[in-house]
Amino acid sequence: MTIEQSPTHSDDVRNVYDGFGRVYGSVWGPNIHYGYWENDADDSSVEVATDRLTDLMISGLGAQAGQRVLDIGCGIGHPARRLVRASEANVVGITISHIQAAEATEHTAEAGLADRATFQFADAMDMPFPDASFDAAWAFESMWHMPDRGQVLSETARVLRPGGRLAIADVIQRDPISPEGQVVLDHICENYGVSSLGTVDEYRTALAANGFVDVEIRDITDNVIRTLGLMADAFETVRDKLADVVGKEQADSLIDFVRRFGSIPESGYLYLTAVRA
Ligand SMILES: C[S@@+](CC[C@H](N)C(=O)[O-])C[C@H]1O[C@@H](n2cnc3c(N)ncnc32)[C@H](O)[C@@H]1O
Repeated sequence: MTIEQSPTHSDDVRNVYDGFGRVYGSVWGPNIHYGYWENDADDSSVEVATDRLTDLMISGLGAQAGQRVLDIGCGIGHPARRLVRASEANVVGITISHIQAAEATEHTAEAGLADRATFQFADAMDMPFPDASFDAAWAFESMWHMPDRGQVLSETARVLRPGGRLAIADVIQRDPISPEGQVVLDHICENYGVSSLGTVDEYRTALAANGFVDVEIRDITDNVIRTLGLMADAFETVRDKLADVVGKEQADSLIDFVRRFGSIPESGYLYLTAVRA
């Protein structure tokens, strides 16, 4: 089922991650995703909070030792390595960036986990894997980049065995959309390789249409939204370095829009688990 079609191509996503990806890593760390804070009083560091969101995904996935897990949109493999250590599962990670796949492979070899986690360039819209070849799968903050989330869910259902678990963490939009919110959402989509932002309702419909059952969806916006202000602050500290990579105008607008994205009520975040029927 098609949720949203968009002209965004994998090249746009690749350019984003291969472009300012290194600057991003130097200020945010190896987790290319939001952090999770228990409540307003929780003053955990970015490192702790981003790992905590990974731990939520690990517990939702419930992978067992020896199982084969697909990591859809693996970044540089930091969440996958944490999953391998926590569950003793084996992970195959895919990313649309050749640079990320190489870095993930290198870091994983350095960590002594090369026999447990492998990474490759592949498009989640058209996965190079046989039917029913994985026991579980997660898409960790990668779905907002996909031109067609329904197509990715269809591919995921195909490569998962019946009974296989799925976990997704994704940036979403919440209704109603104000004119100001629309400006911010449009900017994020047009500039950062984001195809479109999903909604809770879209996910429910698309999961059901692709044969997923036992769907549990949590809106965890309140726990993660602090991320964007902190990320804007972090980018401020390397504004000149960022400008060297993307140009001054783009660097200024990135910092401005990341901060605005964190303050509009339309900006949301979802965590879900489901089972392939
Ligand atoms: C926000 S990053 C998340 C990375 C990683 N999951 C993490 O949490 O550290 C989004 C990831 O999705 C990947 N991605 C985007 N579109 C993709 C596609 N069509 N196929 C495979 N990976 C894709 C990007 O290359 C990137 O690795």
